[in-house]
Amino acid sequence: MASAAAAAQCFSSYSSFPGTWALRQRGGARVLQLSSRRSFCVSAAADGFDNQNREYVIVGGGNAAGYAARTFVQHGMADGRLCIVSKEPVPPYERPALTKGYLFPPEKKPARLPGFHTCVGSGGQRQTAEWYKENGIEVLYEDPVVAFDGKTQTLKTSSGKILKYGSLIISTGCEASRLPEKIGGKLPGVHYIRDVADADSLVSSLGSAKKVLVIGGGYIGMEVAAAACGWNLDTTIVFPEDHIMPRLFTPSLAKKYEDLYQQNGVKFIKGALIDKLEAGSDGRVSSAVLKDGSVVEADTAIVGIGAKPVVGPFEAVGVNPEVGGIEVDSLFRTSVPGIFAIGDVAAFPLKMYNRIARVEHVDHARKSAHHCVETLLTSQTKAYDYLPYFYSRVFEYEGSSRKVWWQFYGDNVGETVEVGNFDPKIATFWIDSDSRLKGIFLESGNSEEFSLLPQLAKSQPIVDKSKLQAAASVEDALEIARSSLQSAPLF
Ligand SMILES: Cc1cc2nc3c(=O)[nH]c(=O)nc-3n(C[C@H](O)[C@H](O)[C@H](O)COP(=O)(O)OP(=O)(O)OC[C@H]3O[C@@H](n4cnc5c(N)ncnc54)[C@H](O)[C@@H]3O)c2cc1C
Ligand SMILES: NC(=O)c1ccc[n+]([C@@H]2O[C@H](COP(=O)([O-])OP(=O)(O)OC[C@H]3O[C@@H](n4cnc5c(N)ncnc54)[C@H](O)[C@@H]3O)[C@@H](O)[C@H]2O)c1
Ligand SMILES: O=C1O[C@H]([C@@H](O)CO)C(O)=C1O
Repeated sequence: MASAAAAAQCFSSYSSFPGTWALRQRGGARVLQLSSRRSFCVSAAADGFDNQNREYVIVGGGNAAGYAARTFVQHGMADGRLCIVSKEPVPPYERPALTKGYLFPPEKKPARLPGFHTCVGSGGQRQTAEWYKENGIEVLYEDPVVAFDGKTQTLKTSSGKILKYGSLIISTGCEASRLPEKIGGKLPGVHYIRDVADADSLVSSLGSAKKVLVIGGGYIGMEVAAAACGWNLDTTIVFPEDHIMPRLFTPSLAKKYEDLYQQNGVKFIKGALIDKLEAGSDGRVSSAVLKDGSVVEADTAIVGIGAKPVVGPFEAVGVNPEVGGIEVDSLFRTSVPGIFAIGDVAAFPLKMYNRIARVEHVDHARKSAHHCVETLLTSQTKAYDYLPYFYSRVFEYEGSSRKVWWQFYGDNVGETVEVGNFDPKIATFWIDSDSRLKGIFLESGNSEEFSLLPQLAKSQPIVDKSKLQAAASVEDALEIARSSLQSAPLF
């Protein structure tokens, strides 16, 4: 059904926020009271719907927006009511693919859109541009929101559109941290990777690259360095810490992966910072000078030095001073009634660890989107109770000598016990001072083994550390952990 027509027809009583309700009406200019503090102005045009008024507006057309749209559709509340304002030229897609299948070399069947629109990453329907049209969802492409006025409940887009919203969901995600322009951070051949345009630009550089420098030893660094091996490129990775993935991996776990990368020809420069990136005579990056004065030649550089939440232009809604991002409660409500935030940008109560967190991973983007829209559209008041889940997969391309894939659930706090030799399995258990299992990492598990991980991390059973240390194999260690699940009272 077309958006405007649907909006003209479907007005009826509904509840859109716990404890509030509104009378929705046909035609004529109306102000609808959604709660004592929140109103939604409908100044209807001749067809009964003024296109300047949107009932639900999602700002940001990324991973979380795609999953939020699905929940609106599931509740029959999308048609003619939902608008997504996107900076990108395509509908929401599964962003993780950009440093995985997207970077396969041309002969190894790289992933391309429309193949990985949400929600295929979790086994759901592929929501193409047609899907949004068929479901009456208005999507404004390449028109980012540049200004926000909470008093008048309006947004201004870069093309000058003024959009009035009833309820607003902020899902602006993160942006890549950049090296300053004055040290060469914007030179041709220097890449950042956050969206499809970035990935296309990188692919075109990889096509003619010889020497690749990967800056940063986190998720992007590890995934892109592995991808560069698939293109048979001379690859060096440089980062300030003494091992890769410092936010999650133990030094010993990191060493296993570093050895594998080295077997694939990747060179590591640890404990080093970039002083500047220099251009050759063609203006393109040609080398990096490190702080110790040494020089690394490179015709292509990929910078993965972290991400920052995109809070502008919504700072007034309330930014968390510790973790950044828009602060929300356990129902994704900001301090402003009718305004919500989800995904990477949301600073939310991580209930099980009793702290405010931002989680920059896709599982949370998906789940927070669903939880928020359920809150908005139904009388749900159940607090979001998230169990952190991170994963990666590298060397997946056809012909790779060794694929790796790992999952981590929980919190990486306390002492660790590592079991296995990475042949191919390895597991790390994080155990706190009360002997509770807090976090668990597994490489190359099968589906049954991986499905045990969230049960363990959620229940946090008391485990016998010495038994785990003595385990003869990863399988045995998982069995020991599984048996502790049965003997220990669940949280
Ligand atoms: C290359 C890459 C690989 C990743 N791989 C993994 C992985 O393997 N596993 C994992 O768990 N997580 C991974 N992640 C993280 C995961 O993709 C994010 O957690 C997830 O995309 C967050 O969803 P989001 O909707 O909050 O933000 P995003 O998906 O980033 O979407 C935000 C959207 O908002 C848009 N936007 C920003 N400002 C405005 C504005 N003012 N107006 C309109 N639109 C705006 C942006 O352009 C973007 O389209 C990866 C991230 C990247 C960048
Ligand atoms: N599998 C996944 O979950 C996955 C994959 C790719 C990207 N992502 C997401 O994308 C975002 C960006 O990833 P990322 O890898 O850039 O961030 P990250 O935080 O994982 O890693 C950043 C790394 O940059 C390095 N670093 C920091 N400052 C530096 C500097 N000045 N010079 C050189 N190196 C420096 C450090 O080695 C650090 O580990 C994150 O939100 C991440 O969660 C997730
Ligand atoms: O969650 C994910 O979604 C994409 C891809 O599976 C979509 O096809 C990807 O690479 C992930 O890790």
